Amino acid sequence: MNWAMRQNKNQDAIQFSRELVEILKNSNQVEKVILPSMGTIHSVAEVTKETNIKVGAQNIAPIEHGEMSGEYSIESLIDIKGEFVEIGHWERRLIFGETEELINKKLLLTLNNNLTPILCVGEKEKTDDLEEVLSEIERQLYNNLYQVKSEELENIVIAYTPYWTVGQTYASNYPHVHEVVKGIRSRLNKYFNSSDIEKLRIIYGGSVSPENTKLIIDNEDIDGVLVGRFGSEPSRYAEIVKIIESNK
Ligand SMILES: O=C[C@H](O)COP(=O)(O)O
Repeated sequence: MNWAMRQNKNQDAIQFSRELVEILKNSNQVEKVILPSMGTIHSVAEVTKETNIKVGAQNIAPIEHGEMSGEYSIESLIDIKGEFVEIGHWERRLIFGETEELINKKLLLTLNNNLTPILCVGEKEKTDDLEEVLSEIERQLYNNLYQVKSEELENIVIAYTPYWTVGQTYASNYPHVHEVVKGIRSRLNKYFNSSDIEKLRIIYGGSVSPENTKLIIDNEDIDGVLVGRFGSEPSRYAEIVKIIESNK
């Protein structure tokens, strides 16, 4: 669950996390990760430590430490026992101008520190041309996964997050999601071993809600969802987790 920068006060973040821990205390079949707003990440990690909810950062600097004013270091994330790093979200690519090369550096740094990158990729414009969509995603993956070893794929999560579905009322239609996710695995065959590609986790993000989760995840190639605004209540997020649990 990505909070983006919607919930920024520590007390709110603590209350949200406590409620979530309580609601989901018996949920052990689905991996759950909160990506809090960066200013509250420490507080959330305190609440979720030794629970079944994991914490990650929405971004990290491309180097561990040094001259990088205003950035968040992976060292700080490791210090609070964070396990995931979201990399290449559209907001990072478009607002902050992150290049494919920079995204690749962050991804390699994350893997080298034994944390799990959640790499966001996807097409910008809505189109029915599957070939165009997959070519764009292949271009992103080719650059973002540069120098990644085949056996490292099992430590990576790819979030298929088409830009035109982020912050909207509706998610992408589910047949499109399923075709793209299948296509991603197939395109990666050019670069990686098929047995390693099977271990790669691919999730979908973009206006995911309790109402559309079942249709989105009802496919063998998709491993989960990246929840944004529509999981902004603990009970709604828990609903999504339960739908996934009963579907897998
Ligand atoms: O990281 C999540 C994506 O930004 C999707 O957000 P959204 O579900 O609010 O559209």
